[in-house]
Amino acid sequence: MDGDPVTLSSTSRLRPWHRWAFLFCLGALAHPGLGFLPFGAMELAPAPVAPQVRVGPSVLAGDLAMLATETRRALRAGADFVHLDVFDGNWIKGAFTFGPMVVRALRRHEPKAYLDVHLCVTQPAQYLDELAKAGASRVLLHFEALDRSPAVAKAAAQLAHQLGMEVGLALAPQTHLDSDVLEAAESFDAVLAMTVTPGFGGQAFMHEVLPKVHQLREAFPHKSLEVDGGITVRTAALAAAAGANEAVAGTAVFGAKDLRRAIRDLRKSLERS
Ligand SMILES: O=C(CO)[C@@H](O)[C@H](O)COP(=O)(O)O
Repeated sequence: MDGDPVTLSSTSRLRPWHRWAFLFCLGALAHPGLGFLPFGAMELAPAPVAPQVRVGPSVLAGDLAMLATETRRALRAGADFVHLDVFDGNWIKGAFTFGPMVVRALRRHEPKAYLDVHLCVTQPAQYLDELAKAGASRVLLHFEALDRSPAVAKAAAQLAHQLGMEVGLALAPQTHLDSDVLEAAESFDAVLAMTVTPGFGGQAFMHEVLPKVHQLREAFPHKSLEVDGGITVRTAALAAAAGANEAVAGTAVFGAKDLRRAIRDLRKSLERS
């Protein structure tokens, strides 16, 4: 009937070439890449990407002599990634764990795992090449070890990206969010707010870091924001309420009788907030 709204079924009443023209225009309208059409202005803006909630056990709290077994245990229990603390004995005096060779050895056991490598070392950029070859998925570099310089931090982030890794900017609890830190963070995929002084597991969560987590979330609504240190079901909820979407937990996971339940409960805490 004349004046009917045009529907797909009504194309059957069109002449064949009209029908093709109609379908072409409809397809062009739906195609986001065809900017040459006046309808380009109707393209949808990309939806904001909400940072994903993720839980990553810190193997420092597991049996380090059984690194591959502990990693597998955590992944099978539902961990989204595994957090590996690389200490060089220098940046944190006396704290020494392992380096790229061990990351490489672990990668052979876990070809698909997301390996989150936290570098508590002096001059972290010198390890990027080796860590990329070793199979690190993401490296976390301390602002305090990058001369507290946005330029040095940016160069290190660019190098990590060129080498094919994601990169996060790690901040010690005492580091305030000044304009240098905010400028540096722009170049990174993620920010790690340490909620204990880096060095060892089993420390108490530092509540005074929460305002910084909140400021970071306000400054970077779409960046991944990780917290690490003293994370429990309760502190994970506080950190998530402040804006964190990723939690690293050592004792709360490896100290639990039921790893699966521990990881599930931590994830629920992050999701609920
Ligand atoms: O890097 C560190 C400590 O330096 C952390 O990754 C800890 O290993 C976390 O352990 P818990 O505080 O969860 O026991």
